[in-house]
Amino acid sequence: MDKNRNWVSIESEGDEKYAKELEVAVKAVHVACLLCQKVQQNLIFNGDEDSVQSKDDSSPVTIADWSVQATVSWILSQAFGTENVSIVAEEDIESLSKSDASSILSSVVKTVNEALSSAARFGIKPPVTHLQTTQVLQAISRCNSRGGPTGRFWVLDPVDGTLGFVRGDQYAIALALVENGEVVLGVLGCPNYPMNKEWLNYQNGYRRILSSLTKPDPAGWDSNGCVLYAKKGSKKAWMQPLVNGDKGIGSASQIKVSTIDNPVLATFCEPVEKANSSHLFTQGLAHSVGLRNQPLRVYSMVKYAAIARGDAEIFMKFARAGYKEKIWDHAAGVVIIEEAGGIVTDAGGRPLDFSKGMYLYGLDRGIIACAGPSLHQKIMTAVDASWNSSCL
Ligand SMILES: Nc1ncnc2c1ncn2[C@@H]1O[C@H](COP(=O)(O)OS(=O)(=O)O)[C@@H](OP(=O)(O)O)[C@H]1O
Ligand SMILES: [Mg+2]
Ligand SMILES: [Mg+2]
Ligand SMILES: [Mg+2]
Repeated sequence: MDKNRNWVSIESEGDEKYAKELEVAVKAVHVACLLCQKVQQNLIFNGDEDSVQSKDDSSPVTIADWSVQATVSWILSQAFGTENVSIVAEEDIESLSKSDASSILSSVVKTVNEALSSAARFGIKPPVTHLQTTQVLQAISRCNSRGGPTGRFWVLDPVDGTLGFVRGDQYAIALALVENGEVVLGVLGCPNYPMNKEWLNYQNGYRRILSSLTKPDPAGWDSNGCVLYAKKGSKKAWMQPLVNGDKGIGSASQIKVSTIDNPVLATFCEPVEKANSSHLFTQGLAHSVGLRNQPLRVYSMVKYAAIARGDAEIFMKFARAGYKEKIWDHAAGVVIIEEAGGIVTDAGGRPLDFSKGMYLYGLDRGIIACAGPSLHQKIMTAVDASWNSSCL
């Protein structure tokens, strides 16, 4: 079979299961990516700092987070009927509904309407009239599912790596479908992660700092992102270019994990922020396993994308004790890596459990994703050997 294929041909593939869900999810993520690119440009080049707010846990949330959540929620509801759509997502409307948030709320409404108006190029029918504020708030707050072991629900991280987003750096849009506790579809939009990794500066952690550009160049950097997706059990994962303008969706090519299994040649990725994962602990693991390359520190689920595309071999995350990993930070990435040929487990070797609600309950110590079993086993052995003295 041809490695490169058009989007349309995916629908006519033998396995029709989840075909419509995948099609709608991929389109929704493309729309969301373009929305985010616009907001990020505005934030970085026009200094629209009011568009960033701080949540109770001091983490940032922006116009883009709320707007993507509303837009994706609206698109899914239109496609499948509101009563059939259940979504677990990161954001809520609590702070957005406060009286002092009226200006940010009106920016969200404007951003959502702009995104939906331009969605026609992906074959998504826009709303007949512009969505009103209450409709946008409803679309966001409809994403109030708590997940669980039975039935079907979508899992959405509207902007993953919001910190990277506000810094003009990497971020991702992550959408997954979970059925009876299993992730069956995953779509990952990476607006600043070019199809060709050579366009990124590895030494600088794959950073793509927009502020280092002198002016926005929609024709240039805009068109460089990618969207990855996979269907559980298909043993295939795909990547499409993110295209701006009126071109719709470009053709998809199959992606596979790296074949490197020698630690000396392998590269591991991890969160940028030490607060999100212990750099000290992974440094020790890297040393004992014999990893020599400097770690690739990159914001967001772009790390999952890097493993699935074969740009790196290992992803490790060891959060501080007591931190509960959220399902939306992992669902889409896990299925994409697995179908691209890789392995994702907790540090005890068990698959991540998406059936326990909003959190990955029962997670053993941390998350280890690898291109192949040999590296995976080596990392798990190293974790066992050093865990008791780790202070984590
Ligand atoms: N304290 C702590 N420990 C562990 N994890 C945390 C913590 N705080 C936040 N988060 C979650 O991390 C998400 C970003 O993860 P990253 O791997 O991209 O981290 S980093 O930004 O590169 O440092 C980030 O996702 P977003 O909120 O979608 O950006 C959070 O869900
Ligand atoms: Mg996240
Ligand atoms: Mg998020
Ligand atoms: Mg967040």
